[in-house]
Amino acid sequence: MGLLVDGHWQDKWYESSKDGAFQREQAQRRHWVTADGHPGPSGEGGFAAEAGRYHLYVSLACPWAHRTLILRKLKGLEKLIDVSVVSWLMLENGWTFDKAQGSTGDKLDHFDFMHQRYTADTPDYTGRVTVPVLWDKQLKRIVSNESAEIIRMFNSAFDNLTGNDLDFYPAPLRGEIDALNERIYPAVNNGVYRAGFATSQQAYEAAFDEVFAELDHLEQLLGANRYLSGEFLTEADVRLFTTMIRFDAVYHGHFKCNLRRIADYPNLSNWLRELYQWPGIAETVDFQHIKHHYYGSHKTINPTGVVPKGPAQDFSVAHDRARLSGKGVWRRG
Ligand SMILES: N[C@@H](CCC(=O)N[C@@H](CS)C(=O)NCC(=O)O)C(=O)O
Repeated sequence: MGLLVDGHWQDKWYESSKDGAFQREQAQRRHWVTADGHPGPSGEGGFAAEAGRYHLYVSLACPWAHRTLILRKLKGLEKLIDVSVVSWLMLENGWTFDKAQGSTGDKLDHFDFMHQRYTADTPDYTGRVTVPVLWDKQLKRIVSNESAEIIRMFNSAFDNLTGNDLDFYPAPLRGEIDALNERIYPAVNNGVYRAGFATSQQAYEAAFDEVFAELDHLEQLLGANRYLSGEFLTEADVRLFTTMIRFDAVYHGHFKCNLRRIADYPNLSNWLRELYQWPGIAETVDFQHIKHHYYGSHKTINPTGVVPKGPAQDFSVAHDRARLSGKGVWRRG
């Protein structure tokens, strides 16, 4: 675990604030792939959607990278955008391409370490070396290292090439989706990390309370709505899914979010199974990577690196969500 300073790797654990709270660094590369290369909402233009031009770097353990893998799958982008997977262990060298620990290797340049991808973009890069990363093979630049934006690019930029008209961020539902994301990201997606990486009792308890207050709210919402925003499955569901699927196996124990398991919430657990069983999604879930990454990489939390064998979980059991009216994914046009 470490970061780049002026292009040099330094092995360093996260610095928490004075009150022991974990703070996540803002992603620094924020360009957008668009259908014709015009600039997106941030960054520069020049990144036009083309088959084979972009490469995605992910960890199968990481909930943020997982979002991008799900959108890549559901939007039919697998043939257009290839993927390199990092090793599940993230220790003194940060993310690596160690094939003995589950990595595919760096398919483009055979780098050993993910930080080499960042210095290939910017030789004097300063900051954390995170996944996911969308890399442009043509310009040899990082397009984006912000998953929330990569999934929006995948949702629309390549549609002319794929003919895929599924829309996970439909215009009429955007207000609703944005409001859901604004609640769920701090309290749940990042909330479990704030609980797990807190270095004071007070910071931990504050994060813990927020996690479970929001889960109670979501449990209630999913009692009335088939999906988070109503009848359509959207990016809000995908973003929550990657945290929920890790919760009982990792966040409950390793991050001390143990008031309840997701299995104890009837609506959330049935919703989770419906998403897991959605065609294409189960193939993006890898518990070997998930469990070995968290329990093996965070030596300040689990110094022995011993990985628990449980819990027993079966996400293929039938769900009850058909009792609520649902229309699947919105289609454009
Ligand atoms: N804002 C980023 C956050 C990505 C992120 O924090 N990824 C974690 C893995 S789950 C990471 O690479 N951490 C390495 C580090 O912080 O040094 C996104 O959503 O894409």
